[in-house]
Amino acid sequence: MKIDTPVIKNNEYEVNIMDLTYQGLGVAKIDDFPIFIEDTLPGEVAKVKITKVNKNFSFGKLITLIKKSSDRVEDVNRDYIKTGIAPLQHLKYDAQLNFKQHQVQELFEKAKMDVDVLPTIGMDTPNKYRNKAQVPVRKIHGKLETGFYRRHSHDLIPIEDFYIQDPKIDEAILVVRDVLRRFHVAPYNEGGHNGVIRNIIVRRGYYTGEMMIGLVTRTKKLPMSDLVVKTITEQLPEVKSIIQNINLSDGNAIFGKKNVKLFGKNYIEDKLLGLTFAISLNSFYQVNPTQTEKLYSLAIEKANLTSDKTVIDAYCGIGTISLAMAQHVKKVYGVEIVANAIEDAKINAQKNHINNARFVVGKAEEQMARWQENGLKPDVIMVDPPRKGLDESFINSAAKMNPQKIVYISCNPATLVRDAQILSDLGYEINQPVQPVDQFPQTVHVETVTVFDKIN
Ligand SMILES: C[S@@+](CC[C@H](N)C(=O)[O-])C[C@H]1O[C@@H](n2cnc3c(N)ncnc32)[C@H](O)[C@@H]1O
Repeated sequence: MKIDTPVIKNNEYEVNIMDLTYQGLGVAKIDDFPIFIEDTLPGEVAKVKITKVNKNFSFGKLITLIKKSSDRVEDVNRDYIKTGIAPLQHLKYDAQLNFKQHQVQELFEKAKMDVDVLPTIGMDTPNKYRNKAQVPVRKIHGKLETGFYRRHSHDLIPIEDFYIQDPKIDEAILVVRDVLRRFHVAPYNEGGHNGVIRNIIVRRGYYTGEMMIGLVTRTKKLPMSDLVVKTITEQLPEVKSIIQNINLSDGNAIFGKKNVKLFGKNYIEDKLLGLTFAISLNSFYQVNPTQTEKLYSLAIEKANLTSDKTVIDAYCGIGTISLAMAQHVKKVYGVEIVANAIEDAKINAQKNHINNARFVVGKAEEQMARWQENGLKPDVIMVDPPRKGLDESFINSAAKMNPQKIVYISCNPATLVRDAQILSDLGYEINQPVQPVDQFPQTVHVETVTVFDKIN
C-alpha cells in the first residue's frame, strides 16, 4: 500500500536541523513530518537524501552541510559514527554534557514532574576511558579481523584504535588478533555457523593494570590453545587470566553458559573507592572507573548513611556499592541475578575484611518480596538496575518496607522517570535535583543519581 507522505524516498531536500534525538540523530521536519539524520546537529542546514519512509517519520542521509553548528567537532573518524562506538564525537564535549542534562530534564517535564536536573558531571579527558572491550571476530577478504559492527548490522568494520577504550586494551586486542592469525584459528562465520572464534573480551584494571582475556568460541575446544595462551602471555605480561567461553548457539548472545580457565586466575582485581574487587568474565563492572568513583561517592553521600543503619543494595553486581556502603552502616544486604557476580561479591567482602554484608543470588523483585515478608526493615534502599529499570513488584515491596530513602542510580532516564511516577504514587518524592554523571562520553548514554524521600 502506498503511503502519502510529504517526503519521498531517494529525493533530496534542504532542511533545518531543529533537535537531537536521544539516539543522537538530528531531527528536521517537512510539513511537520520528521526526518532523522545521522551526523547532523541542531542549528545546522543540511542537504539530505531520504533513505527510508515510514507512516509517521522518515530517515535521511546527509549529503552536504550548508550551515554548520558552532558546536560541531571537525574531522572526526566516520567509522566511530558508523559503528556507534562514538555516535556523539561530532558534538563538542560541553554540548554533549548539556544534551544529556536536557534529555533528562525533558523526560521529567513530559511526565509533568517538577524536578530540577543539575549540569552533567563530565570528564577532563573524555576519551580512552573504557576498561573493557568486547569485539567480534570475523573473516574479511580471507583474513581474521577484529573491529566493530556497522550500526544495525553484522557487517564488521575492522578497527584498531577504538578511541574510547584504554589504549592498552586496544594493543591487547591486536596482539590476540595476530596470535590467532599466526596459529590459523578460524574466525566464526555467522552465515554457515562454522569457524571457531566469535569474540574477544579484554578487561583491564584501572589501578592494578591486571588484564583478563576472554575468548568466546563456537567449539568446545580452542585449537592450538596451549600455543595461543603461551604466546599471548609472553607478549602481554599484564595478562593474569585467560578464560575461554563456549557459545555453541547460532544466536546473537555473546556469552555461552560454560567458561573454561585456560590461564591464571578466574578473575582479575581492580580497586574502586580504595577497596579491592575481584571481577570475573561474566560479572558486570562499570566501564568508566574514574567517573564511577564520582557516581558512587555521590550516591553514597546522598544516602546519609550512619553506623546504626541497615541498607539494601539491589542489583548489586560484584558488591561494589554494597561494600563501599558497608563501611558506614550496621548491615548491608545485596541481591543480584548473576551467580558468578555474587561469588565475586563474597570474595570481595573477604578481601576487604568486611563482615557486615550478606549477598544473595536471585531476581531482585523476588528477593525484595521475600525480605519484606520476613520483616526486613532497611533504612535506605540503593538501586542500580539495568536499562529496563525496576519491576513494578520490586517498587511495591520496596515501598512496603518503608525506608526513609531510596537512592536510584539509573542508566536509562526514560525508565527512571517511569519508576519515579510509581514511587511518587507510593509516597516517595524527589526533593533535591537529579544529578547526571557522564559515564559514557562520546555516546548518547547518560547515568543519573536520584534521591527519593519518604513523605511522612
Ligand atoms: C547496572 S548493573 C549494576 C551493578 C552494580 N551495582 C555495579 O555497579 O557494579 C545492573 C546489575 O543488575 C543485574 N540484574 C539484572 N536483572 C536483575 C534482576 N532481575 N535481579 C537482580 N539483578 C539483576 C545485572 O546482572 C547487573 O549486575
